[in-house]
This record gives sequence, C-alpha cells and structure tokens, in this order.
Amino acid sequence: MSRILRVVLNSRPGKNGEPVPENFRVEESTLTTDLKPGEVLVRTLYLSVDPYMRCRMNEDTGADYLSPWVLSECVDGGGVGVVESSRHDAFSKGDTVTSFNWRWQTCDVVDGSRLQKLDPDLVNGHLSYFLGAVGMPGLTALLGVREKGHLKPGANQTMVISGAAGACGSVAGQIGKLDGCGRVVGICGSEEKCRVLVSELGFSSAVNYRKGDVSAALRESCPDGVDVYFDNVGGAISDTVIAQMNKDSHVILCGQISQYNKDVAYPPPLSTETQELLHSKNITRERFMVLSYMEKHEAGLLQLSQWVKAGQIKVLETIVNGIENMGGAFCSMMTGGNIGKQIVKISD
Ligand SMILES: NC(=O)C1=CN([C@@H]2O[C@H](COP(=O)(O)OP(=O)(O)OC[C@H]3O[C@@H](n4cnc5c(N)ncnc54)[C@H](OP(=O)(O)O)[C@@H]3O)[C@@H](O)[C@H]2O)C=CC1
Ligand SMILES: CCCCCC(=O)/C=C/[C@@H]1[C@@H](C/C=C\CCCC(=O)O)[C@@H](O)C[C@H]1O
Repeated sequence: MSRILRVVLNSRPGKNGEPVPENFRVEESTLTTDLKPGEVLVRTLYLSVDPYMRCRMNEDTGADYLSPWVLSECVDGGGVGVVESSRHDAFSKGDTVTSFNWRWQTCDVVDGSRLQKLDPDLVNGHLSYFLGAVGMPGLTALLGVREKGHLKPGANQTMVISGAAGACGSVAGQIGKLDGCGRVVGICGSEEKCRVLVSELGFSSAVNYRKGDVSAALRESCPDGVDVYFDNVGGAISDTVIAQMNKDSHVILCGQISQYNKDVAYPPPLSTETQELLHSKNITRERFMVLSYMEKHEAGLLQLSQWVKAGQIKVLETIVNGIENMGGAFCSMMTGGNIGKQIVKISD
C-alpha cells in the first residue's frame, strides 16, 4: 500500500458557466501496489490540461467520443510518467509511458494495454513535450494544416491562426511557414503573446484581439486577404477573420474555445452573415479531429520531433508545479494564462 494524492471532480460549473478551481478537489488516498498480471505501477511526471476537458465537466459532453467526468471520482486526461514496476511484458522499470486517460494521481496502477511507450530521444529528454509540440497538440497542428489547409507552396498564401500563442496555434503557425505560406498572422489575447509570436516564433505579425479595432489590424496584417484560417476559437474573432477571406479559401475548423462555457452544440452555429460569406466565396470549413487520423500519428510525431530537434519548431510551455494546482492550471489555460502548452509537473 502506498499513500497518494489524486484530484476528483468536486462540482460542475454548469453548461453555461465558467470553470473555477473549486470545481476540483484534491484528496489523499491509498494505492494497492501489489500488481496482477498485465498491470503496471506508474509514477506521474507531467499532466496536461486541455480545452476539451471543459466539455467533460458537463453531465453530457455533447460529443460522442468524450465521456463526462463523474462527480467525486478521479478525473483523467493526457499524462506522461515513468514505470516503477511492471507485470506486463511490454514494460520495464524506468520506461517512459503515456496515455490519453491518465488519472490525475501522483501514482497509479494501470492495465498495460492502456499505455504507450515513449522514446525520450524524440524530445531530447524534455518529456513534457510529449503532451505538447511532440504530442496531441502538435499532431493537431500538423494534421490540421496538412489535411484541411490546402497549402500551395510558392503561391504566397496568407495564413491566419486564432488562439495563436497556445499549444496548437503556436505550432500551427510555425508549420504554416515551414510548409510555404508567404505570410503567417497570429491572433491572441495579449501584447506579450504578440511579441513572442513575432520575435521568437517568426510569425509575420500578430494581432491582440483585446485591444483596438481587430478588423482594421487584421486588414493591415493581411493586405492580400486570408487564404487559410486555422480556427481555434470561433465566435466574433472568427467572424472577423472569415469576413476577410479570399474566394476559394479554407478554414481549418480545429476548435471553438470561445463557446465552450456556453450551452451550444459543437461546432456552434454560425451567424447567417458568416454562413452566407462561406457560401458566396466558396470557402471550405470542414470539421477536423486529430483522433480521426490515428494511422498518421506515428509519422507525424517523427516529423514534429525532427523539426523540434533541428530548432525549426520552437516550443513554448507554461509549467506549474504540484498536483494541487491542476484545477487552477486548467482554469488559467481556459482564460489565456498560458503561453504555449499548459503543463503541470507532478514529480521529478
Ligand atoms: N480538433 C481537434 O482534434 C483538437 C482541437 N483542439 C482545439 O484547439 C484549440 C486550442 O487548444 P490548445 O492549443 O490545447 O489550447 P491553448 O493552449 O490554445 O489554450 C487555450 C487558449 O485559448 C484562448 N482563449 C480562451 N478563451 C478565449 C476566447 N473567449 N476567445 C479567444 N481566445 C480564447 C486563450 O488564449 P488568448 O490569450 O489568446 O485568449 C488560451 O490560452 C481549442 O479550441 C481546442 O478545443 C485541441 C486539440 C485537438
Ligand atoms: C466538444 C468539444 C470538442 C472540442 C475539440 C477538441 O478539443 C477535441 C479534442 C480531442 C481530444 C479528445 C481527448 C480524449 C478522448 C478520450 C476522453 C474520454 O472521454 O475518455 C484530444 O485528445 C484529441 C482531440 O480530437
């Protein structure tokens, strides 16, 4: 038996409500560490907080691939850890492992069939990158751009990314440049984020949507209009971008975080005006889901790893320490407290 800490869902914010750290509760618990055949004892190193978790806080997530978190039960999501002991043939003590359904616990006993082994060389030992640029958000950026972006190298296209300073957005913009866009413009929520996008990540320009006339700033940044829009946020920001899109251009419908605290279906309905614009300008706007391209994940992670190791993709992270800060980190990410991927470090 071993004493552990875990995070349970304490209360739901309601479908129309902002999440607060008090929606989560940290508890002491005990873990039986005698393993049955096929089981693995893991120690948690890093946990991820992600926007889709807001949907899991509702009784009904509104998405068939997302199950709701259960009140007073341990919550779960992306995690990375180390194997302490194993009774599963595929895992040995010291292996680095990950899962999409890692319980928010300091240690856990898990069925080995639910774990994937990771090669730390892919991230030069920066294991948290497996939850960000060389993990699900990086794949979302890569596959979103490649599957739905219709990029044409040499065509001097302009790509706009909303949520540009976040985990997916910061990588998507860099891939836009690597894949040949002439101009890559980020939209995000602070001056500091704009500075980082341009001076550290090589974006052509950046627009702070909390300041001034966003439409005018975007027009100045995109004098030839917008050819590709990587949409992470939806709502009024996306209406503004779509109004400046060119004929036969493309929206990559990645996420709609501005609507996640509202009781609306996913993807949320568009205004009549925006729908008419999409139609009259023949703009594609297909829903994109990274989990629909599982067969492309392995090659995608190798590509992301190569870019990161070569310094062609710069990785931004915001890391807080301690399992007691999971709820706070989640709420902070939902309100723009992160630059790059929001990570919680659980142990060394
Ligand atoms: N389709 C798919 O398969 C996947 C989709 N996603 C989606 O991608 C998007 C980005 O996810 P991820 O990179 O993990 O998260 P981020 O790291 O981008 O964090 C979320 C960011 O959203 C921004 N934000 C929050 N509220 C608003 C708002 N009302 N208006 C505008 N921006 C807002 C904040 O930045 P700021 O300071 O700029 O406001 C915040 O930092 C989400 O919509 C998510 O659901 C993610 C993974 C897979
Ligand atoms: C309804 C809102 C969806 C917003 C889009 C989004 O962020 C999608 C993210 C998924 C996410 C799914 C994660 C785990 C699935 C298993 C969870 C469970 O219920 O057990 C990510 O990991 C991949 C994206 O497609």
